[in-house]
Amino acid sequence: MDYFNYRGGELFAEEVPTSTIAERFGTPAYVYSRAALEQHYREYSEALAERDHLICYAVKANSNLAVLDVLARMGAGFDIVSAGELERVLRAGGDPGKVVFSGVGKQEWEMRRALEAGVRCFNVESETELDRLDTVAGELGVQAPVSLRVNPDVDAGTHPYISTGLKENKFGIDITEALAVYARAATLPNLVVKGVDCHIGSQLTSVSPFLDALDRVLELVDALSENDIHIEHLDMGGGLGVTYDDEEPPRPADYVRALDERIGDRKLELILEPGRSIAANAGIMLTRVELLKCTEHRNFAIVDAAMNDLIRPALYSAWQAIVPVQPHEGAEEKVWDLVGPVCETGDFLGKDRTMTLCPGDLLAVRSAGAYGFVMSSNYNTRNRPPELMVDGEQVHIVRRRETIEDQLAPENCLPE
Ligand SMILES: Cc1ncc(COP(=O)(O)O)c(C=O)c1O
Ligand SMILES: N[C@@H](CCCC[NH3+])C(=O)O
Repeated sequence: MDYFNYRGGELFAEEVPTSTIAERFGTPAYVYSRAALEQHYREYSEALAERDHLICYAVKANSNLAVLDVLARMGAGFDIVSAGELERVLRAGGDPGKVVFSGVGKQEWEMRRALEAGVRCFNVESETELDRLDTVAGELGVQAPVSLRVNPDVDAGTHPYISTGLKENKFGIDITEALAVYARAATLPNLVVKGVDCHIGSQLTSVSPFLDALDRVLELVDALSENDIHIEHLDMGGGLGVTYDDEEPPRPADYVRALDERIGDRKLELILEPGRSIAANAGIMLTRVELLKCTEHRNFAIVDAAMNDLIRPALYSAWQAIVPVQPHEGAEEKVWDLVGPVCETGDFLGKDRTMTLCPGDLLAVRSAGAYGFVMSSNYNTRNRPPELMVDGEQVHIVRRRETIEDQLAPENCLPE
């Protein structure tokens, strides 16, 4: 179900016309739908209802406090990659006992903070990290719960920058070495082995790479059990893709069913870390056409959002749908490059888009709820856009538009 729908010739966010949102709050602006977030989370929780499970939403996809709050209220756990993300989860009322801590470069102070908060598990990505965690836990006089993130050497069939499960990627412990590393982990006094973890990449549109990875991980789980190392949970990471264009990724229900069949009657709690599949299609970014510039070679529509607001097109040549908020019926179409005001040739939101455009038109970039605002920056000293949450007929500011005063705050400025 799509919570951003056309009604009476205009794009709505739930019950609110998006032109009203743009007039009230200005552009560019991120707009999230609470109902969509809830629906996407529910698809996972219903699919997993029959088995012992924990859904740890990947905070990196969209770490807005209001988004975390919606998911925490539904019982979600969280996958974090920094102490900063942990603080966000705690501020939003998330349960630290449902937090898993991923990432290749956890610093000692971050480990300490996570141990003090009582996170559910550390997903450890190297032997050196294992030693570091053992030392930090020992200093605090506690035992750290750990999973090893294994790298199963599986091709996720996604963009090379967002593939993580190949031997040449920096992530995880080579699965062929995992047995030995688990044996060592079991001897370290301040660690308790709890689980096994893997995450092979993002925006996967088929289940087969997940199943290839799972087969290899289950082989490891069985071998560990023969060696008297008993694994309580299996964390398959995130990665389920979404429809940006014409992709048809599996629904959570189909994905979970396929995993379930392979896991069989092994007594394992299943942890998943979905990010994009919960947040991407729960958000849009509104932008307004500033100027049209037609040359002999290209037609440029210069809009008020840029690569600093949404970097996915520039960074990965990612394609996101860009639609008019109030389409001009029957008017002449042209092929446009939709570009921002930043001084980079790579500053575009979309290329070769056939549409009718006039100066002042409002546009919506779809599927912008994940890896959108979180990857924004102040490049070209642009102020970051606001984030708004629609809830039925209400629109809440869940992060205000940045101002130049924020950027020029005294502590950011001149030396004494
Ligand atoms: C360890 C880990 N878990 C979960 C995710 C979330 O992935 P996605 O947003 O594709 O579901 C990521 C990002 O790829 C990740 O690195
Ligand atoms: N930032 C990426 C996804 C990275 C996933 C995190 N490991 C994107 O926008 O598609």
